[in-house]
This record gives sequence, structure tokens and C-alpha cells, in this order.
Amino acid sequence: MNIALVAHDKKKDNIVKFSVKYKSILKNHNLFATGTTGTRIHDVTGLEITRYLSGPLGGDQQIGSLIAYEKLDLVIFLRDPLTSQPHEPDVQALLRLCDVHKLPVATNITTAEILLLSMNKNPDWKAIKAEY
Ligand SMILES: O=C(CO)COP(=O)(O)O
Repeated sequence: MNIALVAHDKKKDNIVKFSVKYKSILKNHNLFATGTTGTRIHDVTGLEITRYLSGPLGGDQQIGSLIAYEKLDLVIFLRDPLTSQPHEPDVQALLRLCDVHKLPVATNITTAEILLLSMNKNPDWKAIKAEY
């Protein structure tokens, strides 16, 4: 699968912890990330990650472009719901595109675990998307 990993600053420790916990799964997939998130994950896990610009500098839009071209299978975007973001329109645009393209997207860690584990185990998940 092609998986995007993105996290707001207060959620970066969580996405790093998640990446360490699931490194054995993540290493078998193609990983994409916004700049700082990707660097944090790579530095701790050594996972190969295609890194884009930092989110506030256009990285969310670059991930959005991958979504628009249907290049991604899963987006894990650990949002910080308690802090306003200067690039909130970009965040909304990325999440909107996930819905436009019926892309599985997790915005909190519990959903992230459930989606990664179930999609990794069940390669037939694409049939759900195709059915509707
Ligand atoms: O801001 C972000 C998501 O909106 C994430 O960007 P960074 O990974 O560069 O911090």
C-alpha cells in the first residue's frame, strides 16, 4: 500500500511511537509524509519515507495532490484538534479530498491502528471502495 503519514506538532510523538510499534508492517509499504513528520519518523525508525514540504509550507497540498491522483491507499493524519493551525484551509482541503476519493483516513491514533492492522491483514479492502 501507499501510506501517507502526517501529524501536527503536538501529535508528532504519537506518530513516532505508532511508527516504532508498527515498523514491521510499515516497512513493507511505500511511505509518504510531510516534511517534519517524515524526518521525525525516519530519524527514529530508519524507515524509508518520501518526504514532501512541511505542512504549513505546502506539504499538505502536496499530499493532497497524491490523493487527487489516487496514488494513496491510506492516510494517517494525526490532527491536533485543540490548537488552531495557520494552514487550516490546507488541512481541510486534504481531508475533503479523502472523502472525494473515498480514501481511508485516520485522524486519531485509535483509528490509525484499526485501519493499518485491518487493511494490512485484508488486501480485499479495495473491493469496498469499488462497490459504491
Ligand atoms: O502541518 C502539518 C499537517 O497539517 C504537518 O507538517 P509537518 O510534518 O511538516 O510538521
